[in-house]
Amino acid sequence: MSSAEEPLIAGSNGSESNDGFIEDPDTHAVPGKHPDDAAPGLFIWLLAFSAGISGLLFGYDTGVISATLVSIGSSLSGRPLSSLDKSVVTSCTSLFALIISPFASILADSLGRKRVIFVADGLFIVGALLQAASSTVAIMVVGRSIVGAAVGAASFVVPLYIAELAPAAHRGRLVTTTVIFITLGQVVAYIVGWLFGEYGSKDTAWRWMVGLGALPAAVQLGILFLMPETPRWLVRSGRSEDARAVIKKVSGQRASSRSVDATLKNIEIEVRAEDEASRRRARTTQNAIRLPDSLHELIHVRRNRRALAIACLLQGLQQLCGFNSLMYFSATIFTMLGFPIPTLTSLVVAVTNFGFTIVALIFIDRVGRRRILLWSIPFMVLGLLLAGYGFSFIKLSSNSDDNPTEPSYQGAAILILISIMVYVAGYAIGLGNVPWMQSELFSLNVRSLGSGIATATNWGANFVIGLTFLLLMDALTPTWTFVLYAVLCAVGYGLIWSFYPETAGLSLEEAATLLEDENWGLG
Ligand SMILES: O[C@H]1[C@H](O)[C@@H](O)[C@H](O)[C@@H](O)[C@H]1O
Repeated sequence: MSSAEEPLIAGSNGSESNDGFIEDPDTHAVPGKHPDDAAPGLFIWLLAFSAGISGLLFGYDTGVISATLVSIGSSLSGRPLSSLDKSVVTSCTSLFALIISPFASILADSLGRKRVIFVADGLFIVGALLQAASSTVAIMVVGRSIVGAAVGAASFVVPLYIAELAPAAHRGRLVTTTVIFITLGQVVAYIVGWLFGEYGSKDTAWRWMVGLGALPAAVQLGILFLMPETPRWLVRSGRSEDARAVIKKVSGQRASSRSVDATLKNIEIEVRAEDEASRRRARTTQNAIRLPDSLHELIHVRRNRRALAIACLLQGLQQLCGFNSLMYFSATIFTMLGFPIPTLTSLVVAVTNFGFTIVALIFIDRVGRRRILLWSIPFMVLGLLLAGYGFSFIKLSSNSDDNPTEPSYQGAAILILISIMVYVAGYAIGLGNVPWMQSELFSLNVRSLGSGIATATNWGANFVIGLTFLLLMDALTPTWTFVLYAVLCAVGYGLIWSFYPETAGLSLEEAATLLEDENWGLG
């Protein structure tokens, strides 16, 4: 199995995944725990479908804002949206995803995984409907924040739920498909935005766009009624017999009762070991200042520290390169440029991102993570600089609804469109994907914490980009905003070139040895 498809390992307790992607708590920790030969039955399809919906929701809710912002007009608070309004409405979602995700792990342990997914789906529905019904900017911000909380909770709990339920043989594929579903969700959001924007009523179109986000969440709620709680959580709650019934159901017809027993036994052993470890930790924690074990190990063990630095570097760069400025504001940009159907033009951003994500996932193992980044980032820099150059011919203001495109500007507008496509293709091939393969950098005992911190870096940088893009466009001009992103990409290129070793094709142990290397850049 290639390393991107290789089931990833969860955190020290073998279950926590904080990076929005599915990890495998079993394959390395307790080999052969699941009956790998089970054919994918209806249950696995439901599981895959459910995983896909959470990716779609993530993508839909982040993508739909692009068309929404250009369709709202003056329907909120009786005035056109200012750049600050647009920035806050957009970025509050990532801020709340960032704030909520750590609490999701606590709730998932106490309430159970399924209940937290119920809650997240409920929040998705309430947030979507509140946005659809909102009459002021403030209510819209509350609705978007509720959806952000749902994204934060779901992106933690759904992968964890699936990792604990899916038989090992099917789990790896779910890792790689999540990012495809996110980008597909963004395409769907853009198509919905275009269709409602073009053919819907002017007053209600944007309300439908945001309100429709409730639909996939409602479908996922329906599927959840057919799904069980995870065996691991049931064992933890002292319900081993219920756990056995679930394992039997998951393992399919062909699984013998011996293998079901073996699976249950393994989970019980693991849960006991976790309890024992946390009791030991509690006993050895003599004073309050002492860092929790895994945090201590993450910071003080050189290879863990290096792994964390690389994971945070890649996740930060994934956002600071500015891609989501386009994802959130492409319709605003293309309106400013005078394209007749901006929501249709902006579909190229989402479709290029989706298409090249698929290309990336086909080739990434053959080409290698480091190499694919070093090949693709120069295209991003080129695209950004060309777009900046194109903007230098156009005088516009992001506040104005009617930036006329004089005929002489049309060449520049087309140049910007093509440059943006080059940039997005470069992004989707490398930075859009590679950072999410972060788990393979960390050793088992710090994997959950390390992935969690790197993911928080992603949400934090996402928030900064969403909040500042339009303000930078106003303050610096579009040309210099794009040049700034190009500089950030170029700096990122240098850092990756210096510090990120190739891990593709290496076993986890070999990757770890590489990070131990004395001669390697980070201290
Ligand atoms: O990997 C995903 C993908 O690239 C999305 O298109 C982007 O919006 C997300 O921020 C990113 O995490």
